[in-house]
Amino acid sequence: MDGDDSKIVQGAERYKAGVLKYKQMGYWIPDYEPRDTDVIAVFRITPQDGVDPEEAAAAVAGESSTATWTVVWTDRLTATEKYRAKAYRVDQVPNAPDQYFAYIAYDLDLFEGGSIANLTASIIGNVFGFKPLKALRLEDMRLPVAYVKTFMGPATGIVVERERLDKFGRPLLGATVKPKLGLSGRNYGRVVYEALKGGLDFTKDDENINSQPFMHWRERFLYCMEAVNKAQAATGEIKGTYLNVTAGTMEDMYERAEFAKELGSNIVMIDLVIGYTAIQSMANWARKNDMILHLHRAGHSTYTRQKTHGVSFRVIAKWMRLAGVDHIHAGTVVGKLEGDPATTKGYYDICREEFNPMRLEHGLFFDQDWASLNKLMPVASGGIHAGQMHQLIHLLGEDVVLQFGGGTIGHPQGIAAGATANRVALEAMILARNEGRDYLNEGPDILAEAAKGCSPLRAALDVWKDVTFDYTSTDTPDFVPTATASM
Ligand SMILES: O=C(COP(=O)(O)O)[C@H](O)[C@H](O)COP(=O)(O)O
Ligand SMILES: [Mg+2]
Repeated sequence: MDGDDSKIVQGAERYKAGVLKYKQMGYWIPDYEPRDTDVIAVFRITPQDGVDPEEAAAAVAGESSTATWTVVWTDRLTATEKYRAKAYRVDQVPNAPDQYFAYIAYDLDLFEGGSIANLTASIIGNVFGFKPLKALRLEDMRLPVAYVKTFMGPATGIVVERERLDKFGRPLLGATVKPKLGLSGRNYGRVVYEALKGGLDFTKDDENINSQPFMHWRERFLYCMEAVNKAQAATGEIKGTYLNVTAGTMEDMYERAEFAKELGSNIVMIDLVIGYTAIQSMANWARKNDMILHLHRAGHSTYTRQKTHGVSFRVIAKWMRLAGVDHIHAGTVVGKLEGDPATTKGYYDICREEFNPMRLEHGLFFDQDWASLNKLMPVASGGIHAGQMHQLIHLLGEDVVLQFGGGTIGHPQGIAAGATANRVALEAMILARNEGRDYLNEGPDILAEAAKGCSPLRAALDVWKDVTFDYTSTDTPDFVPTATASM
């Protein structure tokens, strides 16, 4: 590499055969002011020892937009200055001397409208394997309104979902059928019926239930919908069960979704592992067929959990709001899976606000205008039980599905009793909240009081009273975390 690396090399010098630094190629523009229409990404970069952080940021800008490792003369045939991504700011990460936040702006014309696949092929493409970096993490993105408007967003959204289900003023309640694998269709349907009749609004297939030898998908759909219909008749309430249509091909997924519709289901489910294009196709299908679309984030922790490398879940949540799912698993804080309170609050805000103001303490690096895209219902699931109801409502708010799998099906008096315990706990807590009580601090008393008239709740509180999952979070914000933030 040659010459003064702080200057962009222009003209004939630039196109001499050889290698220039990325800064010299023009990928570091410290005085650049991002335009309203630019896509902006903030990456956490850990440069290799001896690599200048600004050069590392420029390299990320280069590799995630137009560059290759050497200058190519064909650049002269393009509007290079427009198409080059521009690294414009590098900040040291607080308390992590080897890490930097690099801000990079991308011209809108670099991306095909309405395609998460195209966006991600640049932003999380080759660049993650780039040798001058020890590690790289996509922390957040600012998606300009002009780009947001190229996506349809959630087909149903929180408001219409509540109207269709006729449920207002409280979180929705669900349960994942357990055991995850092995039940026959008939026994599976029994679990669904018991849970819905006992008081839940939804049941759901687990992420890995598709069409296995012990239960083919049509069996599952038939028995589940029989259970939904019977539970609706028994309770007079609208019920649903997320029929997981995840399959090996789009054709199979469409076939399964069509059958779910034919049977009268109001919701279908997909797993994140089907990929962004498949998710967008299913979102289009859901929109055309008046179907709520539930997304299980299976697989995300392989790349979202570690702070130094991968993609933050807040970015996945943003992409999924664009892609158009109606539900997304977003964490529980108190349950069995990773979920720092402040970071989780950031995810919930991405799902539910019309405009996210920058909130560094919740991991939100930018203002984000959602340009009237529908709101996405967050789903809290994974190791939660009735005894945590006050904390769940305090932490997660009202527009959320609370899903108790083990916390319904593992109830000592049976599945329906497990469901009743959750419903009574929820209604007691919402009543206390609406009466203006300090339900967070009085929570255990409110639950104990409600349990006096409800033996299933009493049994749930007794059996699970000592169950907590207190571990140190891996993915935490870098700026003044507010540990007990409420939503
Ligand atoms: O099966 C469960 C929960 O079962 P249970 O209620 O018995 O613990 C879900 O797959 C997890 O919620 C996924 O995690 P996340 O929601 O964090 O993506
Ligand atoms: Mg599961």
